[in-house]
Amino acid sequence: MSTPIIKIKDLKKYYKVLNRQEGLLGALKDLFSNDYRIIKAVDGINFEVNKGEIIGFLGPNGAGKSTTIKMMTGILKSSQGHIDVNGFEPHDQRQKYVADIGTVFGQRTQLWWDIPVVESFKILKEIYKLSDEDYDRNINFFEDLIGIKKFFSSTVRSLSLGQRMLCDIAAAFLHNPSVIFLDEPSIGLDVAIKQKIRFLIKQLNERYQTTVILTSHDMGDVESLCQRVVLIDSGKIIYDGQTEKFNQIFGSFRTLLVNLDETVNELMIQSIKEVWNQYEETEMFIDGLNLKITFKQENIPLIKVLEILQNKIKFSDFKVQELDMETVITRVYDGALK
Ligand SMILES: Nc1ncnc2c1ncn2[C@@H]1O[C@H](COP(=O)(O)OP(=O)(O)OP(=O)(O)O)[C@@H](O)[C@H]1O
Repeated sequence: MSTPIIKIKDLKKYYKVLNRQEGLLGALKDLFSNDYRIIKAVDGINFEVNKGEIIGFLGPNGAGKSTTIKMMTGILKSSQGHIDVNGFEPHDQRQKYVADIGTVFGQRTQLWWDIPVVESFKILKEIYKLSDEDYDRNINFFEDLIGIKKFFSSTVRSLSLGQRMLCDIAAAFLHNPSVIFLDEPSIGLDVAIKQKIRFLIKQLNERYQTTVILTSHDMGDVESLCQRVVLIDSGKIIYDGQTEKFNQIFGSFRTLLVNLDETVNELMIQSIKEVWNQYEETEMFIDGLNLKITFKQENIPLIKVLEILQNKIKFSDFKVQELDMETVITRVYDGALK
């Protein structure tokens, strides 16, 4: 039986926030105000993660993901509850703890902006007191996987977002940490580089048995990397289970966003809705020239959706997306994963 490397019990983070008043006079009154409200950013969550597991930590904006990750990485102190990561209490033992974890935050780099990539790696080698053998072995492995050495002489500033992300991920694994926190690693990247990033994470996880906590709004990341999904909303866990089950329910949903050429009258909207009503789990929203259709590909393929629309209304542009997190959450509350 595998032993948990991360144990989280009844974890809470409440923020006390001043109810601010408007205007200059309001700002002055705020100085003497006692009018506070409590925001329950994380509200009593429990979960365990086994060594080598990759879990997808998901939720809509404001759900409490970042706050949880900040507590797990020791940046924030919890209001209540316990966190144990590989025997460390992250906040109280932060100095020792940071040597045992790696972090990658999609929007920021942990590498030095103005110096060649190789120099950043050498600085990290010194910080983590890596032996020459361990350093060379890891660099050679990164070279085999993604050809990292071709980036070595460039400054981080001059790399593309995708190249920088590959270097950041490799850097996070350089000191063989027990746990890696990856926050939106593929945000803003194109499909080809996303696939490269997923490949790199998977290979590193397999080689080092590193436990990975991944937050992402991209279901493709989750599908290709995570065996397990933890879904959080309003500070509470609302699903903790296999990605496979999650995918069976949500994986084949798509959202079609259409820009209409002209407004559609009520009669026509009703007539399109009647067509959709013949297919299960299909929904349509219309707002001026924007039409949004959510459908399940098993019930009705995209080509059929477009064909129906083309026969009814005029449009020149459309975009297909995976199901957005807000819709996933609504459906979970409606019992989709029961
Ligand atoms: N320092 C803070 N002070 C007050 N409220 C905060 C603070 N940080 C976060 N919050 C609130 O806590 C809640 C959870 O925020 P959090 O950033 O953890 O969500 P998230 O799931 O990471 O969202 P996103 O995907 O948008 O980053 C939100 O309501 C947010 O406004």
